[in-house]
Amino acid sequence: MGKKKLGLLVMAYGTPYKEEDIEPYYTDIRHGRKPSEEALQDLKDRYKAIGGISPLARITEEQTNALEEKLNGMQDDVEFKAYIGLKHIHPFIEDAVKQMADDGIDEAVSIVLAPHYSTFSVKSYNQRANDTAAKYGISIESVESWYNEPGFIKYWADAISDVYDALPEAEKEKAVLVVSAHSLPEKILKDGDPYPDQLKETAELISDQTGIQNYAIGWQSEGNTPDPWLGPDVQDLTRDLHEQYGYRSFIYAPVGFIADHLEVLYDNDYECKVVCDELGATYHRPEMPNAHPQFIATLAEVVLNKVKREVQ
Ligand SMILES: CC1=C(CCC(=O)O)c2cc3nc(cc4[nH]c(cc5[nH]c(cc1n2)c(C)c5CCC(=O)O)c(CCC(=O)O)c4C)C(CCC(=O)O)=C3C
Ligand SMILES: [Fe+2]
Repeated sequence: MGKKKLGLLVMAYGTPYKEEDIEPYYTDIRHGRKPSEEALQDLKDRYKAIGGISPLARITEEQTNALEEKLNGMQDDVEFKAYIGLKHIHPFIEDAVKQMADDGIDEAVSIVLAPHYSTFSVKSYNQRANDTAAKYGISIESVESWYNEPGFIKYWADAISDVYDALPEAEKEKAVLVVSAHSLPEKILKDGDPYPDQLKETAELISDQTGIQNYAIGWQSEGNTPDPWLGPDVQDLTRDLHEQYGYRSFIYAPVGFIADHLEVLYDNDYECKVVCDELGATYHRPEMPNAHPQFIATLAEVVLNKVKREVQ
């Protein structure tokens, strides 16, 4: 008997591949409404500031290939075939599911390349995947979140400890860890979205594992809409922590993301650094997980556990 073939749908936000993609991409993020010239130029300028375009497309592909390879190398029962499905640019989630159907796949497992569950992110990815799968008669089992996986926490604890270990002794006492994720409109709270609690738990687990007690939770990269967004914003938080406690070293852990991309390379490495420079404080940001083997092994465990639970 041959191995069972399973689709592996890897979903992510998506990023423009080239400058001309920025406008349609931004329009898609805005639910089909074109951005103003000014807003578009602002986004183009931010991509320019991080080197012209985001490295995210390449990293998502590396992560997906590494995950497929890892999964196929660690067991003999199932052959995984990976498909990338993106939220805001081709290949869209729907394209990926259709491709699976064309390839004769009728069962799949899906994972979103974002650790925390929210109605805005993971729920909508899974909904789109499952709606399309239903049309083609594919059944998909979806991983909902993996923010508290021991391997994920260990990745960050190790990366953060490396930064702390390199600080001069005197600076360690005056250092603070800022644990953050993408902000969302505050209205998610009234439906009991687990997103803020999941971030809090991530921070607690990292604190337990590293022994770092000086930490704070912040939100970043909030959108340009009139709604109130979850706060405090990481830049305001940096100023407040400096004023209140005299911290002089800031270590940013944007744990809501897993790759080098605009939100990290611009909103942390540029915007937060500007605030640190203003305050005469030092800026640090541990490396993102990207395709780090230990991180990929963690994702593989998560996927395999999901599959095993369904098979039993
Ligand atoms: C929760 C969340 C995640 C994490 C979970 C997940 O990964 O799903 C995430 C990730 C990302 N967001 C990204 C890019 C952008 N997000 C925007 C706008 C928005 N994001 C939102 C939410 C999230 N976003 C929201 C509520 C908006 C407002 C518009 C709306 O109501 O829908 C805008 C518009 C302009 C701006 O506001 O800056 C851009 C360009 C990139 C790619 C970066 C690159 O290209 O390197 C990534 C990984
Ligand atoms: Fe976003």
